[in-house]
Amino acid sequence: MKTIKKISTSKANGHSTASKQLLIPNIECYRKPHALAPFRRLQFIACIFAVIWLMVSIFTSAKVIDNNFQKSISEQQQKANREATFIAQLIDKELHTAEQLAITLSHEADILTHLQSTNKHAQLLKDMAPAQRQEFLKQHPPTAAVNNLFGRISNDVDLMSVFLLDASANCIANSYLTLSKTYKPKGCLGSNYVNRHYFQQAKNEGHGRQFAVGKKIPIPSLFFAHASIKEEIFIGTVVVRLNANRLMDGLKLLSATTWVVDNQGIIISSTDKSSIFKHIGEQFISKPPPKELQDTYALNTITQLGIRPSAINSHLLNLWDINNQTMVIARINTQGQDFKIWHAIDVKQSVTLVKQNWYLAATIIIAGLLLILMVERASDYHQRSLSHLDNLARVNRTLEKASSELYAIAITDHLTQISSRGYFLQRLEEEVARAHLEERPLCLLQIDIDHFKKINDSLGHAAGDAAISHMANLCRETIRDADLLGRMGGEEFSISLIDCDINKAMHLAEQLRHACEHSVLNFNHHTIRFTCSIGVTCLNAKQAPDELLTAADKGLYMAKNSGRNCVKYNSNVPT
Ligand SMILES: Nc1nc2c(ncn2[C@@H]2O[C@H](COP(=O)(O)OP(=O)(O)OP(=O)(O)O)[C@@H](O)[C@H]2O)c(=O)[nH]1
Repeated sequence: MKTIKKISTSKANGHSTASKQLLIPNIECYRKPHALAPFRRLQFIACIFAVIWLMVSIFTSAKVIDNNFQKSISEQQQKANREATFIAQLIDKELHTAEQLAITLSHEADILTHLQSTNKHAQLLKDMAPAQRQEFLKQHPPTAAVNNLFGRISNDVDLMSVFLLDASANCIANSYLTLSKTYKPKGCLGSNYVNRHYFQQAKNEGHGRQFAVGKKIPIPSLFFAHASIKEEIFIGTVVVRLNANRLMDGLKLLSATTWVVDNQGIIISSTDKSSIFKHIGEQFISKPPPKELQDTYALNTITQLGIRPSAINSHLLNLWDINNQTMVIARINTQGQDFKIWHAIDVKQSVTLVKQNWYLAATIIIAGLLLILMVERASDYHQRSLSHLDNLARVNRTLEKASSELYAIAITDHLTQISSRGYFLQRLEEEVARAHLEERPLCLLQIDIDHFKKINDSLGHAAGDAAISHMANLCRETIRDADLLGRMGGEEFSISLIDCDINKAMHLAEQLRHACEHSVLNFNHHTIRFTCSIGVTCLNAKQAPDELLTAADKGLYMAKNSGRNCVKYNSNVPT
């Protein structure tokens, strides 16, 4: 008696053993990345680029903007120096003209005569009151001639006045009396100017020069005195007076302010009339003492012009804030060194340009940062896409594997590892079609274990299962590789024999029945023996698979009815 061991490998079912454990695709890769994903390499590189870009662009911008600003300021400073020099030359020319006039007049014969004749009455004039003196001088014959001369000169040269002082500093002639100008003050005739600085200077040094506000006519003025000398004796002085305000006539330059400042730091003339008599600033020169203020400028107090070093000053730049304007200042001395020209140019345009340049730089810097961000995002997206595609391909492979495993499970009978009923029927359909097409023979065996219920009832369901598996193995060992074996349900099996005629089929069925009858199954110390009944049929022309199955079933029915443990052929002739 042949003992068959229980084997688990399948044969003739046309597929591999299905794994009990399916591969589950890793779905982690589909999940969105965590919001606080760790700093990745690309972001790190982008950050480094951003920091480098920030540092380089800010440093370069600062350097370029500062260089441009310094260049622009230094150009403005040079311009201010040029203009200040030009203004100083013009003013020097004016002063020189006035000075020259005083020198020329001091040698004039009429003037010398008038001085000599008046000096003879020095004691008389000294004892007179100013009004008496004025009356006396008006009557004095040479006075009229000199007055006329002074009047003509004042008109022609556009001076404020010319007057003559005798050796005792009495005014003995002046241009006011004959002036044809609308402005006609009484003049100084008869007044004494002995304590005037310009007079004392002319008496001692031959010529004198002073800025003062006229006592009788309170206009800021420049006085130029020159001594008249006769036989080496000082006999008097000619004084030419210039209106300081007129110095700036026609000198107003665009975006610039000019101040003429005396040695005391007081502005005596300016293109900005409101700044006249202001002090230029104690950071440059100390204020004159109160007495000097009163004597020279007829003032008790004095205000500062208010020049402050600018907040945007640097060691290279010399910028000043004046009346809320940022300016460069040029300072040039006049030839006599007693006046200084301060010329300030507004550099608002350069300052505004710095701001505009910084706006431009900020725009470029931000655009650069955005570009870095865009490149980083684009690269990140590209990398993520690649990794996503990679993951998809991996998951796809896993799914394919899982799917083929599922398919294997679906087509395999779990207990016997042979084809399931569904798969058998599907394959049978294909084989029937092929057999019809190629006109080849095909037979079908329907096998059923006899009295199977008894095994279940006597030894239990597990023994029944073992018997079913045993029967499957017997079938598997009996058929060829090309044949098809399937479990049709319970203890019933089907075998499709390809390219097989009735004789061979009957022979094979008998072989199988015989093997079953003589085989022994050992189960839990029990010896199980059983037989089987087999129905055989062969495919007729144009017969459908279900008709073939019915015919085989009928053969099996015939075998059961014939007492079991036998093979019955159903000729399968259509009824
Ligand atoms: N152990 C087990 N029993 C099964 C399985 N499928 C069906 N059965 C049982 O198989 C028995 C089939 O009995 P029956 O159809 O009466 O046939 P039989 O007892 O073999 O009698 P005959 O076919 O007439 O010789 C039933 O009791 C079912 O419960 C299975 O997979 N395992």
